[in-house]
Amino acid sequence: MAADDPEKVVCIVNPASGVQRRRMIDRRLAVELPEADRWQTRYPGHGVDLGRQAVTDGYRTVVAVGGDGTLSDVANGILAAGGDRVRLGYVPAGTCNDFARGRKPVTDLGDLLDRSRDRRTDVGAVTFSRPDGTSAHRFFLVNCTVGLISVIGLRFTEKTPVNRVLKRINLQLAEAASGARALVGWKPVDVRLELDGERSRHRITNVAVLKVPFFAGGLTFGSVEPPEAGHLDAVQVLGAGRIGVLATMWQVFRGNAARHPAIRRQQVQTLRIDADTPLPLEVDGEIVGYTPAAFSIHPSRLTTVV
Ligand SMILES: Nc1ncnc2c1ncn2[C@@H]1O[C@H](COP(=O)(O)OP(=O)(O)OP(=O)(O)O)[C@@H](O)[C@H]1O
Repeated sequence: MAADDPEKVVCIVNPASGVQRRRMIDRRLAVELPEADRWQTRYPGHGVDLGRQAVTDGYRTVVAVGGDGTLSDVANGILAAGGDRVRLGYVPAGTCNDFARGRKPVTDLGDLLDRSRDRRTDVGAVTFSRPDGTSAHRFFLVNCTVGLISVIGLRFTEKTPVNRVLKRINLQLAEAASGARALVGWKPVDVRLELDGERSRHRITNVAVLKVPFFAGGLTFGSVEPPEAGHLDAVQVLGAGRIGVLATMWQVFRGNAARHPAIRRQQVQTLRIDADTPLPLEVDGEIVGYTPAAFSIHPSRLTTVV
């Protein structure tokens, strides 16, 4: 393809995503998107470097092939390189694929080149602490969590043989097993919150900051609607004893979390969370650092196609 070809396309494929569909995805890319160049990520976070490289090399459409973590890595690379005008395509080939839920992914990957499918997409941003105490910044497209769910996420994303087997058998079973392990020794935590500048203190089980309504492979906090344009959905799960947490988790697993008394939802443009003991922060399915964390939203910052 010529360097400034308007249809110059590259697929960035994470071979470590998902649990079983690798060869099928490779075949589909070769047959349905033969004009696209194909790059593979070689290590965690490599998608960020390749996303940046794709912008530098003049690609107009960059297709992330993998899970939410791969999409997030590639989006971060594109945005870091100032590629706001690049189209970001997504082929859901990961474990959870929550970004694509509620959107109708193309049946023929060639349709990712159809500009009538483009959608201007808000991008979340979070500033947080690295383990060494320095500050870091990341964009997100799916969600962030602080609290019990980030601890469960830590367990769920561990690439252990038991996790792999459980995920192959049933995603919900794997989540339930990770939840049970995380719950052992869990206590509610006191946090300081700032929602659109308004400060409050709460004892919480979890705080989620959602760009899409789904997490952990299609679970919801009772709504399948995304936040309004230019907003984030801040969902607090208030603190409770282990039995109370189990009861809430059970309702979430069953899809019955709407109007649950322990769940509070508010649409915000900014949110800050801090705790005396730093809590792990999960961003788009990966643990990236710790609180304090400050979230904001960049309206219509990217064009995505699914
Ligand atoms: N070659 C690689 N080997 C190991 N890890 C990789 C490699 N390339 C990328 N990664 C990392 O793998 C992580 C998980 O990828 P991804 O999220 O796409 O898959 P998943 O966890 O199966 O899907 P989902 O996030 O939808 O559950 C990402 O954080 C990414 O940085």
